[in-house]
Amino acid sequence: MENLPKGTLIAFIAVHVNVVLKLIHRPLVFFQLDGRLNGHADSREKVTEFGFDYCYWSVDPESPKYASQEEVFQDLGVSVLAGASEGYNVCLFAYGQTGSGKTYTMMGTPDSTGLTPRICQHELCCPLSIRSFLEIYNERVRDLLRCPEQKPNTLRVREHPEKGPYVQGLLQYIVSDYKQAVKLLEMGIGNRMTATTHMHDASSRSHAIFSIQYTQAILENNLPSEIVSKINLVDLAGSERADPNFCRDRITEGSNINKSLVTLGIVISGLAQNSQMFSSCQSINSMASEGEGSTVGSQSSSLSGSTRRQCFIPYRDSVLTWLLKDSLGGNSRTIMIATISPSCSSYNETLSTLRYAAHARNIVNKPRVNEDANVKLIRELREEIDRLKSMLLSFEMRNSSPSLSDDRDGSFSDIVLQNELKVSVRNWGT
Ligand SMILES: Nc1ncnc2c1ncn2[C@@H]1O[C@H](COP(=O)(O)OP(=O)(O)OP(=O)(O)O)[C@@H](O)[C@H]1O
Repeated sequence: MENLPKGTLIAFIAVHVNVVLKLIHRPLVFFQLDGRLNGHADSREKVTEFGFDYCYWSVDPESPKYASQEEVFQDLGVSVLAGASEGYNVCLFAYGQTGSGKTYTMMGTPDSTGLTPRICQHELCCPLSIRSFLEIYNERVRDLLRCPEQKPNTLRVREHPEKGPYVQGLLQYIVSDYKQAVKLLEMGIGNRMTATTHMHDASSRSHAIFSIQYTQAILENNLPSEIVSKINLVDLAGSERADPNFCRDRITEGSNINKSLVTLGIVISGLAQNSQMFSSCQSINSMASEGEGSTVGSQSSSLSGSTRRQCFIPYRDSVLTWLLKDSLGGNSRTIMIATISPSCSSYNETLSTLRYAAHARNIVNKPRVNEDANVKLIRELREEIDRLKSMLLSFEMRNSSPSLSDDRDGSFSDIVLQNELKVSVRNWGT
């Protein structure tokens, strides 16, 4: 890799964590492992390959391979908006070393806007969209849309049994146009904690989460319904080794940032391990089910035993992972953008970011459309009625003699009638 001066940076790599958004193409990043890493005295070179969903190079605007903010938006931002319009929760987060371009990618500069303002500009035609903007600084949650003097300035994280973790008392603004959205974004960015580190003059010392919640009114099976989806846009703080020359504040910040990023790493590794275990069990199970009956039984039972030994995911060990619980391994389509520097001096950090991202790529999330519970039940009951009706019909056709099928037909008809009754009761209730 070229030896570029610090600060001239930046290449960034997008990694789709979620299998649902899986590969369109698979660009590779080649990384040279030299003697420093392996501890070899000689300079024999090894090359390690990392495969990601997208790979962008934005070091030199004159270069033919230069990736602009618009290109990144077209690939990633558009899929975020598409997911939200279908009713999924979507999370996009930037991870990487201090000064490697996380804030540039997520927020951008006045001349070159990043993903978050572009997403706000192109957002869904939806009458009701709600914004909130928070930061996690020293393991405490602060509302970035509240005046810094306004109390309380530290908020509590709580967990709802169905909706999951949330921040109590976080301000939520209803926004109707792009101007209002950008005003909120600018206010939040202005309130965010930054400080000078040896890598970067205005380093973000906190993790920032900008959320957009959409509520779409739809008509399903002639019933009015609502789909709620949430977009979380996360700009993580950069990792920074504790430098004894820093003042105590910087050291405390650094250790809290590292604590949450280490927990994020543990969570990602655990989820990746569980996802791999699950997919290998599934493939062995499907192979087994194609084989002989007796072998199937024994293999399946031993495999279901191994799925039970999934590792515990310590989401609550840091505020960051607790709040991102759904985005990591839960009900969300998640995209991770790993930002790296092409500078030789960032060699170790770059390798560790690439490894981190490669782990994250193995996670399998379980996104689902957030539809209205009543409408969902009615849809399921109607599907059940249709299924039972077709079974009834096929029984009638197969059994010409009514005496043979009377009993079973009777029970099917009863279930069909019961379900139709439930649907009408639900219809009256909505
Ligand atoms: N692709 C790029 N093109 C031009 N300038 C860039 C690019 N990426 C980053 N920069 C500039 O490099 C500097 C550092 O980038 P940025 O603030 O995004 O880093 P960061 O990873 O968010 O750092 P930290 O974790 O310390 O907050 C900024 O001045 C930013 O505008």
